[in-house]
Amino acid sequence: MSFLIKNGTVVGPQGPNAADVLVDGERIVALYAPGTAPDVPDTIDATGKYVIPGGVDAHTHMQMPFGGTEASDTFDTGTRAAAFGGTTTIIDFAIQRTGEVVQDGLAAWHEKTAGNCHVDYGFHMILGGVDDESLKAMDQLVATEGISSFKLFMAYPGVFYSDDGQILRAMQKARDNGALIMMHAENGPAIDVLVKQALERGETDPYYHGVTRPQELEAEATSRAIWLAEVAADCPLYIVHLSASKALEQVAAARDRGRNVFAETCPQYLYLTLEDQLGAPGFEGAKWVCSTPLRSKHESHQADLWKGLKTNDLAVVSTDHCPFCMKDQKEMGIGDFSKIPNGIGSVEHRVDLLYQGVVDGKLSLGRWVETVATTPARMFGMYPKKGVIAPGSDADIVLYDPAGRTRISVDTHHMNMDYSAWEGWEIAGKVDTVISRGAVIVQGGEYKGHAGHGKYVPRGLSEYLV
Ligand SMILES: NC(=O)NCCC(=O)O
Ligand SMILES: [Zn+2]
Ligand SMILES: [Zn+2]
Repeated sequence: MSFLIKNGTVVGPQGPNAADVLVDGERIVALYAPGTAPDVPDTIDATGKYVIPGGVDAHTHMQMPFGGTEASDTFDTGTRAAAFGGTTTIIDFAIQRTGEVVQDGLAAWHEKTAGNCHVDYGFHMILGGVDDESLKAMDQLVATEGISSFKLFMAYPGVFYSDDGQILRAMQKARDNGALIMMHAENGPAIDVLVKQALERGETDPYYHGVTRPQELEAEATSRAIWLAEVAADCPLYIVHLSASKALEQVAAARDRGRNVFAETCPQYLYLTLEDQLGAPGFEGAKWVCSTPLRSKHESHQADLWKGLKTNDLAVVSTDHCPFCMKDQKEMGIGDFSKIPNGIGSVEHRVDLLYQGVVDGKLSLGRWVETVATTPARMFGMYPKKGVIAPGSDADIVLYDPAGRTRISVDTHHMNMDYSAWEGWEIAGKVDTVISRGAVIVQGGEYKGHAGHGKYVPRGLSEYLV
């Protein structure tokens, strides 16, 4: 099917531009100056709307086994919710559990996703153990499986944790095969000491999850990862879910030295705080337990993160979507915050939440699109298939209504969660129409897509490797 998106304002990293967009089948075939497009029978009127590339959420955990339970969004519910929010591609984390063959972990993720996704998807691989076998597997995944990024954990000893020697070996391998190392940078063993001491003092509420993960332990691990990457012949490094000023300083300093260091942040760190959310009365704060944790409003984290987005020290905004319900899941940690499964679900709200940066004058329109769509596509080897409105690219397009308003609530969201981390937020802007590979899957709040439309996207190497 062929159709023309008319009268809209196309927004890319370079900014807004009045243009009509011709789609044929699954691809964009041409852009026209207003009034110059050929006549086609089918049109979508985008008057007053921004026409932006479909969002790319490079950090999700659908149905992820974690903390004795499993993330509550399946690939079906989670990718449908993503679509509602203007995200047309996710990159989820396939997991090699400790002791498991890497390829078996990957096969399990293909099984979970096949036929179930509403939008396109790729995988990063979490290495639960770095040894000769998994290092060999990294080569194979890069060469033949379309997986060019590997996540390691300096946190969670005994679960996904890698020690410095293992990290160095994986970085050396990545330097050789062109992969990107993604790092959960928190000093896990030190955090475990603080957690034990807090629990011994009777500090069991969710608030202490944040207190026992101080920003210094994020900064220290970030710095250590950066220096290890330098030792590994400047292996490219991507710090995930960066939350704190001192960690950002480490990234900025490395980048100023010309290093291949990149970082993402997430909406929760831009808006929510240790005191107001994690510190909510009673067990309520469990809704916002995630790692890295929310930071203090009495420090300058949020202002620094917004500035980092502007300067590109923070290149990407992902959600780290890892939802758990309060009932039976978060509740596992009543009386012991360390047993609360870590994660927040926001895959449906990322594009809207970042648009507030434009409304508040903190981000340009171009930078909004760059951080939620274009750079994640480039960073993770999906560009120009994804992340841009250009001839030859997949027709993943969002018509965004700047005059609309979005009210976020558990009563109206589409994620499989029994609460919203953003309950009652009323924000400017609204996703109007979502097109995925040429198919209109959301229009005027109505769902028109189906499970199985989303396809696996094998990825190439990051464009940012040098
Ligand atoms: N971030 C979080 O709290 N849960 C998901 C797992 C991870 O990304 O570390
Ligand atoms: Zn993590
Ligand atoms: Zn994560």
